[in-house]
Order: sequence, then structure tokens, then C-alpha cells
Amino acid sequence: MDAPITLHENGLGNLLGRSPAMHQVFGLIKRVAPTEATVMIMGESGVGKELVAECIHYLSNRAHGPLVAINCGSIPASLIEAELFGYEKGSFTGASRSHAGVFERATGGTLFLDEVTEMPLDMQTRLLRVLETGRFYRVGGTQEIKTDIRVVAATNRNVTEAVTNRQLREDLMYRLAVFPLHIPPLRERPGDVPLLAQHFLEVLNRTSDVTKRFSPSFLDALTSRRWAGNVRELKNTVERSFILADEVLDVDLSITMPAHTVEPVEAARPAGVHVPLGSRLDEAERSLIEVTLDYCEGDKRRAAAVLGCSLKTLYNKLNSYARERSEASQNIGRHIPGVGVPITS
Ligand SMILES: Nc1ncnc2c1ncn2[C@@H]1O[C@H](COP(=O)(O)OP(=O)(O)OP(=O)(O)O)[C@@H](O)[C@H]1O
Repeated sequence: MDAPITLHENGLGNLLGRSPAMHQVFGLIKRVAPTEATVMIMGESGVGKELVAECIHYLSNRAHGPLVAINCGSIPASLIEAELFGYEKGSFTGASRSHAGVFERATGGTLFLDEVTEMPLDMQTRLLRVLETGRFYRVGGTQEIKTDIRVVAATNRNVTEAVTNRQLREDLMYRLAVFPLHIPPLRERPGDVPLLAQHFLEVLNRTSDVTKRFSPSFLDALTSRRWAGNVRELKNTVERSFILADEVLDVDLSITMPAHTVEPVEAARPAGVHVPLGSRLDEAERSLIEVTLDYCEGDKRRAAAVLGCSLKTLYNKLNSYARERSEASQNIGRHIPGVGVPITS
């Protein structure tokens, strides 16, 4: 980041917003950034949590140190230990050289743990230990390493529910959420839509050296949408409309809106999802995801568009279902002699 982050009439650094809700967020960021407190950024997918983490880092006393981000949801469970702790040469097959993990790489700076609730529970225990002691060993290492990091974490889950569902250790939650920061969804701050849309258009205009503009009715239509995918979906919509427009981005919503607006799932497949009363919210969500994937013939990108979430979020959810399935089958295996028992001879 070149320029220092300042509060201006359109936001805080690159984090734009004029709504009272975002101004409150800016105030909290400015307060917490210069401290050493861990921050838990919460909010739906696409609301700007990663940008918030960047603001906190660059407004902190660690701004000249590294900002190292790791997405706990997108790293396979088998690799996460090496990614966090690093490893010594020869500590496992394929470790042909030593490797510093993120605890070492972020020393003197900030470690951003995105989607922290997706981290396997045993790793959460070890993360907690590092945060409490400031010390750890590389995988296969014998020398204790001291680390000096400030942790900023993020999740798009409800943190309390994640603890109840045993996705997040309670003690780690308290350690990470010393300062919780909720980023409101875009539908709760429609006043920010024109500002953000104009900003995304200006960036595209600059990149292509053109001067396209919005029609007033298009801006109105953008402002009145619910934006399930939040700022990310708005940004993508502006880009799609930009590509399609010669000079004026106009309201041909049937072309410019994402798949879920163009072709509602219900219209194409009236059966929809049957969710019996008494179902848990996560069960209902899982049914909807499975039916949508089925409808999209397994095309995850299209399913994510229909569901109004990012592809990354969809992958995370599918990974967690796969994990649950494999844990369930292991548990079953434990009760059946010969199943799940390694063959040793
Ligand atoms: N307030 C904002 N001002 C400018 N750009 C924004 C703002 N909020 C989000 N964006 C842009 O929207 C996109 C999504 O933001 P970001 O990746 O930070 O969201 P997120 O909440 O971390 O999403 P996820 O939970 O899916 O990782 C990015 O391109 C980001 O630059």
C-alpha cells in the first residue's frame, strides 16, 4: 500500500461507504487498529472483510511489517499444519527443503486468518497455544521459534452458532474476538450502492481508456436490488454491464443480472426444496445447495451465481459436507470390526 490510509468523504482508504452504518465501522477500525487486540471481522460473503483487514493492518503500528493472509477454508486439512507452522527439510515425503509457515512470515506484522471457522478443530487447539505462548515448532523441527504477530480473523458464519455446532472452539473464539467487528450487508446500506457502482465504473473506464456512464434508471435499479452476494456481486454486475454497453450502461436487466435473476430456479423446476418444519437452518441450507447443484448439473460456478454466494463460499460448504460425511463413515467404521482398521501385515 503506497498512500497512507485516511478518512475521506467517501470512506476510509480504499474501503468506500457513506452510510451511517459504514461510518460506524470506520470509527471502530480507527479505534482498534493502533492497538494489539485481535479482531474478529464478521459479515456475509462479499461485504469487504478482507479490505477491512487491510485497513486495520495499514492503520496499525505494524503497517511497515508484513500482512500475511491465509484462507483456512481453501487449504486441505492435510496441508494446513505445514502452512501455519512451516516444516523442516525431510520432515515428510516431499519436504525437500525447509519452509517458513505463516506464523514466521507474519512476524512483526499482521496475520489475517480468513474463514477461521473452517480450520480443523485440532489445528484450532494448536493455533490457540501459539497465540497464548507466542512460541511454536516447525513440523519436524526441534528448535522453538518465537513469533510476534497480531491476528485479525474473519468469518461469514454466525460465530456463536459456529461454537454451538463445534466448528469453532469456544476458547479460541474468546481469544480471537477480543474486538468483534460486524460489517453490515449491502442491502442494509443501499445508500452506498451508487458510490460503489460509480467507483467500479471509473476503474473500468480508466483501465479501458473510455468514458462510459450509467443511465439514471440503471443506477436506480442497482440501488433497489437486495445484493445477496453483496459488494462482490455489485462489482461483477457493473463489469458485466460495462462489457455489454457501448456508452451508457442501461437497464437491460435480463442481460446484465446474474443467473438467479434471469432464470429463477422455481420457474425452471417447480419442485424446489422441501424443508420440513423443525429442520435446522444448516440442514435447510444444505438441502438448498444440493438441489441447486443438481439443477445446475453440477456446474459449481453457475450454482454459486444462482445461490448468490461466491464460488469460494460454495466450495467451503461442499468441503464441510464432505468432511462430515467422512467423519460419519469413520464413526460407523469404528463400530464394525475390520472396517477403518489399518492393515498392518
Ligand atoms: N466498501 C468497499 N469499498 C470498495 N470495494 C469493496 C468494498 N467492500 C467490498 N469491496 C470489493 O468487493 C470485493 C469483495 O470484497 P472482499 O473480498 O473483501 O469480501 P469478503 O467479505 O472478504 O468476502 P468472502 O467472505 O467471500 O471472502 C472485493 O473486490 C473488494 O475490493
